[in-house]
Amino acid sequence: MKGIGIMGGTFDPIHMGHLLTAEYVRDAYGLEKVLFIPAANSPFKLEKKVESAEDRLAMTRLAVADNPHFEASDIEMRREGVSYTSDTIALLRAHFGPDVPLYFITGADAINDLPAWHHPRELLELCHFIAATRQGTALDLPKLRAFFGALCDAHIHELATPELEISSTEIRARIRQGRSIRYMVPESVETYIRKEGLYRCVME
Ligand SMILES: Nc1ncnc2c1ncn2[C@@H]1O[C@H](COP(=O)(O)OP(=O)(O)OP(=O)(O)O)[C@@H](O)[C@H]1O
Ligand SMILES: O=C(O)c1ccc[n+]([C@@H]2O[C@H](COP(=O)([O-])O)[C@@H](O)[C@H]2O)c1
Repeated sequence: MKGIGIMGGTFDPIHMGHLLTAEYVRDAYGLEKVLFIPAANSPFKLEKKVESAEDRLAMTRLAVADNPHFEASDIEMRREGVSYTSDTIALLRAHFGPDVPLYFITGADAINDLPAWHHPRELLELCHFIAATRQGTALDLPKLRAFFGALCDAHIHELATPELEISSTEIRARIRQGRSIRYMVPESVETYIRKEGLYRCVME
């Protein structure tokens, strides 16, 4: 049975690093599709000012529009409160049924913090995690094994992906500085950012 990839993020804005990683994982695991889910209120970024949920979702929709295997989902935007991944995965598990493998895609740096996520054991029982290795990061297997036991090796997988060393933080800074973001985000996303005047003033 083909699996479903889930790429969750603040996507402020979505960039080529997110898209390349998702496509690389989709191909490597033969996934049917990858859902891109912008977080309404990302648990570890609650204090951070971000662009509106509508703008981040609109940019995500534009970014995935030309890939038939990609889909933007507003599943977290339709919920109030903190966007816990365990709640999202429980909803997706109910939607897709018990037999479809779900793969949550994340950077390896983020996955090492998984024990601090909301209901981490229940979450890991419901889905697999693919840790896309980025420069200078590696899975902290002793920590993850100590916390999750056998579930760690069964449900956490590392995949070396090509590294695009760009971040949404850098993109926002470059826009403020009047510098180019060409090739860092899809053209349609850049057009949206310029038209809506996003990231021109300091928010962080
Ligand atoms: N260049 C990249 N290559 C691969 N994965 C990435 C890259 N940048 C972010 N990710 C991963 O994508 C997911 C969503 O990231 P997020 O939307 O927070 O982007 P970000 O660029 O890290 O943002 P910010 O700079 O605002 O913190 C996370 O799992 C993160 O580890
Ligand atoms: O559920 C949690 O406790 C949790 C804690 C930290 C991050 N996440 C999810 O991880 C994804 C990447 O988050 P971020 O903040 O790096 O954009 C996004 O989908 C978040 O909702 C989830």
